[in-house]
Parts: sequence; structure tokens; C-alpha cells
Amino acid sequence: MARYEQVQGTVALITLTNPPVNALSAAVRLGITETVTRALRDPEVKSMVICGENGVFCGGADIREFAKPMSGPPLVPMIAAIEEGEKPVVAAIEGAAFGGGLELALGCHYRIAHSKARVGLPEVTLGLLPAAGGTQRLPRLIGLAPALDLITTGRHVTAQEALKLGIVDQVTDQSALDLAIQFAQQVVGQPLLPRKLSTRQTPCPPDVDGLLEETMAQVKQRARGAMAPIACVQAVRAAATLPYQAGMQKEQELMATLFHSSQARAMQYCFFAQRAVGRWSLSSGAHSGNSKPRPVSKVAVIGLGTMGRGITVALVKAGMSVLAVETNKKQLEIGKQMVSAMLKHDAQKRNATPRLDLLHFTIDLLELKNTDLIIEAVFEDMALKKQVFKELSSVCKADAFLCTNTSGLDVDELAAVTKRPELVVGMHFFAPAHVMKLLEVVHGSRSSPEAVATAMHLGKRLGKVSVLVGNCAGFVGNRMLKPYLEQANFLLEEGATPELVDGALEEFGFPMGVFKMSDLSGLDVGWRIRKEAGLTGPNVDPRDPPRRRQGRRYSPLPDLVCEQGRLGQKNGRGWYLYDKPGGRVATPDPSIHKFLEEYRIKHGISPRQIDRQEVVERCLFALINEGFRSLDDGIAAGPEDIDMIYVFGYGWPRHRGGPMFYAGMVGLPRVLTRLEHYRQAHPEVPHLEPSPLLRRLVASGSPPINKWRDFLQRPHSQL
Ligand SMILES: CCCCCCC[C@H](O)CC(=O)SCCNC(=O)CCNC(=O)[C@H](O)C(C)(C)COP(=O)([O-])OP(=O)([O-])OC[C@H]1O[C@@H](n2cnc3c(N)ncnc32)[C@H](O)[C@@H]1OP(=O)([O-])[O-]
Ligand SMILES: NC(=O)c1ccc[n+]([C@@H]2O[C@H](COP(=O)([O-])OP(=O)(O)OC[C@H]3O[C@@H](n4cnc5c(N)ncnc54)[C@H](O)[C@@H]3O)[C@@H](O)[C@H]2O)c1
Repeated sequence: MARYEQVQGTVALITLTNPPVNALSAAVRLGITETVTRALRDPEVKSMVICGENGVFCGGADIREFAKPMSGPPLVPMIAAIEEGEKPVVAAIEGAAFGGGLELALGCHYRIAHSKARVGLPEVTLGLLPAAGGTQRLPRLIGLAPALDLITTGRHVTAQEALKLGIVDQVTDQSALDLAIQFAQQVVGQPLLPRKLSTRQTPCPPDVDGLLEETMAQVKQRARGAMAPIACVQAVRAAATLPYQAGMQKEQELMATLFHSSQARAMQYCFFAQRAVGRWSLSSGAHSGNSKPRPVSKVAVIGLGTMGRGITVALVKAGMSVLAVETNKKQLEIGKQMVSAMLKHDAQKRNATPRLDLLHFTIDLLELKNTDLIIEAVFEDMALKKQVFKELSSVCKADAFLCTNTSGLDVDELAAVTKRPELVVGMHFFAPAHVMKLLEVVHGSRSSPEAVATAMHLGKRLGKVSVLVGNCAGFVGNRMLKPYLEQANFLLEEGATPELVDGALEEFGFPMGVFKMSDLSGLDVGWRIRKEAGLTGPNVDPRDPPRRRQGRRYSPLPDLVCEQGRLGQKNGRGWYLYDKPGGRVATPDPSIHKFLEEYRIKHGISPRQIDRQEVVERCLFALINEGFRSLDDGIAAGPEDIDMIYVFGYGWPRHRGGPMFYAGMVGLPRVLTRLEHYRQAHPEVPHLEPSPLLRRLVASGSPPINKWRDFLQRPHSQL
């Protein structure tokens, strides 16, 4: 797994050969150990170059091995042997050098990178820390502050930035390997000691303690309960305050705690799940391996509201030509100003030029005749969307794909008004669409594999995690959100406050609780949907008691809050009070507390003491329960799809792996028992009735998550 050659007479070339990313499996580590030993012993060899096959240096430790018993030579002594050897070693970095891959390169005495290469220590995103000396060598090389940044965020660094930071010694547009071989010959005989990072002092600012304290405070706030970023700061602190060997000891101790943690398991599950959801399949037998996307170069976006603007920005940033359509000149001008400002702002942050040349604006649908793919983002109104789809079907070229960004309307109903239902799919972006990484691609009953493949591929081009889902009200994400929101409202009725509920959910790891999130989205959005569904407003069945609708318990609290003119952040008053309209700082509002008290008195409810555990269980187990139903209905293909939807679209903390993974961690029998308990206490809430799939899984001994698919009633039936 490591090839050995002698080149240019005196250079030993060691090539890592473990496709696709040359991960440091046991066999690769053995290969490196043996070849380095051979090169050090061979008197003809004066220097060495280490590179990776197929244009990738190394993707780091083999993550798949983490779940198995350790075998093969460990990384730390292997890298130490390279650094301690008395022959210069040059790392030729092409493609990527991540995690253990960069740590291996840091053990080498010199690093040459190709201009397109990227380096980084992303272990923190896997719930770990760089434990092959990365936390000790990188600070010694580039200084305390930049090392803290790189290691606690795990961000990828371009070759140019790596050169600026001093991580690499040279960058080339030509072959990094050729330059490294040349370089390896030139440095023979030069003193090696200064190149051995373990012998250096970490460059530190005068107030080391101040920097470390400040970083720790920031990291804790960002971490939302994740342990790894905190351990990263502790390990890097050791590089600034302890001798190298003691620092290495600290690194190992901290890693030992993280390595077996449930958080690390959750984050590594996310790593593979993110890749697995790209491999979609349909009940027809079509799948990502046998269905080709059609090339798309010209895209149109219909409607430049909140979503249309974000989608347009995302498309332009991906280098695509976009025709943006509005209803009238005034709306078009507003949209144009906003999109241009967003692109300029984004370009400024990246020190780049905004690609305004890719943008075209029109109010004339006839201009769409050459467009390859259209994304509709007009108001959430079925009649309007049908009218738009009918027009699109007649003006666009016959093979153009027609996509809708609807949050939950029936994609089949829209497809039915067109002459090409097979080319209609949902592309459900999340707000803000140029920032959020999730894209739900909705497969209608007549969508062709080519349409699915094209939408999934377009999502990938936009840097999104595309997840294929079936067509039902709310698809997967919003369908599961419904019982979650419902439970939160019930908890308010029963005695909780918005800040108690939000506090519990934020402590769990969400960036914001359900009421803050609703204030941010605008409370009128849900109000409008509930009015249309006949849950509030003039269409309510007059025979329904105030807290019952359509045969089940209903909380009118959100409707009453809207009726008071409290629409959320946009007008400065919602479940919380804001400093100003559009303000972001939420403060608890005594008038909301008073309103809740009066509501309870009016409806004869005696408030109870509600604890955080109940909040988490009622809100999240209800959501998870709906996840099991979505799986059993064939709306979601597998638990990984649901988990990626929640991690990338709804702020589910990655270190808890997603709702379905979390259910497995809590234990399916416990989730079932608690749902049964709450269902008994609230018999009028059908969402709390445990799903048949959950019952089947528990009855079968609660198999691990990767076996759940075997228990589905109708796998993929809606896909
Ligand atoms: C006590 C024990 C002490 C241990 C010491 C630890 C030392 C160290 O600090 C820990 C680490 O290095 S932690 C590691 C730190 N390193 C990282 O976090 C880097 C992780 N990797 C990446 O970020 C990306 O893969 C690249 C950017 C490298 C390539 O991107 P791209 O070109 O878009 O390709 P792609 O689609 O992403 O991947 C292609 C296939 O390769 C697979 N695979 C990839 N890396 C793997 C790995 N390390 N392993 C296994 N497999 C890995 C991937 O799953 C996929 O296969 P699938 O069957 O389809 O699932
Ligand atoms: N806002 C969100 O968080 C969110 C998230 C995901 C999906 N969605 C969905 O995206 C769609 C758009 O939502 P939004 O929040 O951007 O709405 P919005 O009200 O902000 O914008 C809708 C825009 O469509 C324009 N429009 C209306 N009819 C049109 C027509 N015939 N031709 C061209 N333009 C027309 C309007 O002028 C307006 O600018 C909806 O289906 C919504 O459910 C919204």
C-alpha cells in the first residue's frame, strides 16, 4: 500500500496507494513504515519524497477502521521515525492533505504543494482532534493563533493560504511531485534540525493566557455542546505551555476521551451518511449509478422573493447563467437590487469580483424559450403555481425541466397541468437559499430518473447536500417539523414559557429554539397555511371547541399571537420582544407571560411545572416518531436521508448525528416507552402514538440503524 522507487539516482520515492483518497489504513501505515526504514538504511538514498497516487496526497486516517480493533503500526511513532531520520523528507502535496495526511506531511522536513491542493486538520468535524502530533507540530510551525483557528474549525485551506501561513514551503502550478524530487536533491546536506518541528518553540503572542481564554470562550459558544472543539483548544494550549513530549501526552489523553465518545460516533456517521445520500435509488430500479444528469447551462428562477433571490445568488455563485423573472417592473427592480447587493456583499467577503454579467432580468416569460431548467419560487399558492406551470409548459422548450421550490404542496398536482410531467420535480431549498446546505429533491410519481439525476446533480454543483424524498405534504423535513411545533405549543398551554422550551432545545444543541426560529421565519407564514387548512379563520368548523380541530387537540396560541399583530422579528414582536423591527436580540416578554396565564385561566388549565427533559422528549420524540412514519411510508429512503435533512436543513446538532441516529443512541425501547407514556397522558394527540415501524424494530431486538431498512413496510414505495 506504499510503492517504493528510487528516482534520479539518490531519491527514494514513496507513493501511498490506497484509492480513492490514500487513507492511512493499517496496510498503508505498514507500507510507509517499511519503505521509510528501507530508504533510511540504503546508503545510495540521500533524500526521500512522499506522495499519493492519483493526484491526492492523503485524506487522513482511515475513518472506517475506527470502529474496528486497532491493528498495524500506529501513526505517531511512524511519523516520528520520518522526522527523526537523518535524511531529508519532502512531502509532495497534490489534491488534498487532510487530518493524518497533513500530520504526515508535518513530520516531513519540507512541503511542496500544487496550487490546486488543499490542506487542513478536519478531525474536529469527526468529533476528534488531530492526534498524530497535529496539535503539537502545527502551532510550532505557524504560531498559536492561526493553529487554534485551523484546528478548532477544521477548515480547509487553499495552497495559497497554506503558503502564506507557512504550512507549505513552495507552491507550483506544475507537477508538485517533479518539483519535490528536484527539491529533495537540492536540500541534501543542509542542516535538518531546524526543520524538525518537534524541536521548535511555538510562536506565541505576549498575552498567551488571554488568547487561549478568549478562544475557549468563543469555541464553547460555537460548539453548542460538542466536546471536540474544546479538547482541541486544550491540546493546542499544551503546545504553547508544555515541552513537546508532554504536549504529545496531553494530545493522546484528550483523544482517548473523544475517540470512544458517542459524539465521535455521531459525527463519523454523519460523514458517511452525507456521502450515502448522494447514492439514490428509485423503486423503478433506476439509481444514481445508471441515471445520467442532463447538462444544464441556462437556468431561470421565477419569483424574486426571499427564496428566489437566494436561489439566484447560489446559481450565479456556481457560475451559471440565470434569467430571473418577476411579475412587474417594480418587483423586478426590487429583486434586481437585492440580488446584486447580495452578490456584491458575498464577493467582497471573498475578495472576488461579483459575476453580475451572468444575471439577466425580465418580466416576459417568452424569454425563457432557451432555458434548460426553471425553478419556480412564487407564493405558496396552488392556484398561482398551477397557472405558472401551465404557462411554463407552453413557452419553454419541450425538454426543459420544470422544478418547484414549494415547501410542501403536491408536486404531482403541478406536474399534471404540464405537457411534460416526467420533467417536473421539486427542488426544495431552505432559507437563506444561498447559505443553507440542504436541498430536498422531490420525486413526483411521474418524475423521470433523468429529471431526478439532473436536480440532484444541480444541487451538488451549488455545493448543497441533495437528498431525494417522496411527494407528500411537507415532504420529509416539514412533515416532521409539524408534530415538533405542535408539542411546543401544547407545552406552552400546559405551563411552559417560550424561553423554557427554547432553552431546553438550545441546551440540546439547536442554534435556536422553536419559538425563536418561528419569530425569525415570521409567524404569519404558518398562520396563512393554517388559515388555508381551515384550522383557524372563517373556515373553522363552528362545532369545533376552541382547542380542538378536525377531530384532534389543537392549540390556537400561535393564531392568537398573530391576531395581536405579533409577527416575529420582522415587526419586533413575536414570542419574544426585539430591540427594533428586524432586530435579532430576543428578550422574554412579560406581556406574553401574562397572555399565557390569561389563556390558561380562560380554558381552565392548571399550569404544571415542566422540566427540560419533558420538553426535549415531547418535542423531539414526536419528531422522531414522524421520521419512522416517513420511512415506513417510503417517503424517506433511509434513516441517513432523514438525518442529513435535519443536520443540514434544520440545525440538528451534528454531534448528535440527526434525529434517527439519536433515537438509536437513546435506545429504541426508551423512545417507545416514553412515547407510550406521553400518548397515555395526552390521548387526544395522535402524533404521540408510536409508529408501527418503531414497534417492529423494538420487537425485533432494536437492530442497529444500518439494518432498519430490512424492517420497512414499503421500502422506496414513494420514490
Ligand atoms: C487512538 C487512535 C489514534 C488515531 C490517530 C488519528 C490521527 C488523525 O488525526 C485522525 C484523522 O486523520 S481522521 C480523518 C481526517 N480526514 C478527514 O476528515 C478528511 C475526510 N475526507 C474528505 O474530506 C474528502 O473525502 C476529501 C476532501 C479527501 C475528498 O473529497 P471527494 O473527492 O469529494 O471524495 P469523497 O466523496 O469525500 O470521498 C471518496 C470516498 O472516500 C471515502 N473517504 C474519504 N476520506 C476517508 C477517510 N479519511 N477514511 C476513510 N474513507 C474516506 C469516502 O467515504 C468516499 O467513499 P464512500 O464509499 O463514497 O463513502
Ligand atoms: N421563505 C421560506 O423560508 C421558504 C423556504 C422554502 C421554500 N419556500 C417556498 O418558496 C416559495 C417562495 O417563497 P418566498 O418566501 O420566497 O415568497 P415571497 O413572498 O418572499 O416571494 C414570492 C415572489 O414571487 C413573485 N411572484 C408571484 N407571482 C409571480 C409570477 N406569476 N411570476 C413571477 N413572480 C411571481 C412575487 O412578486 C414575490 O416576489 C414558496 O412556494 C414557499 O413555500 C419558502
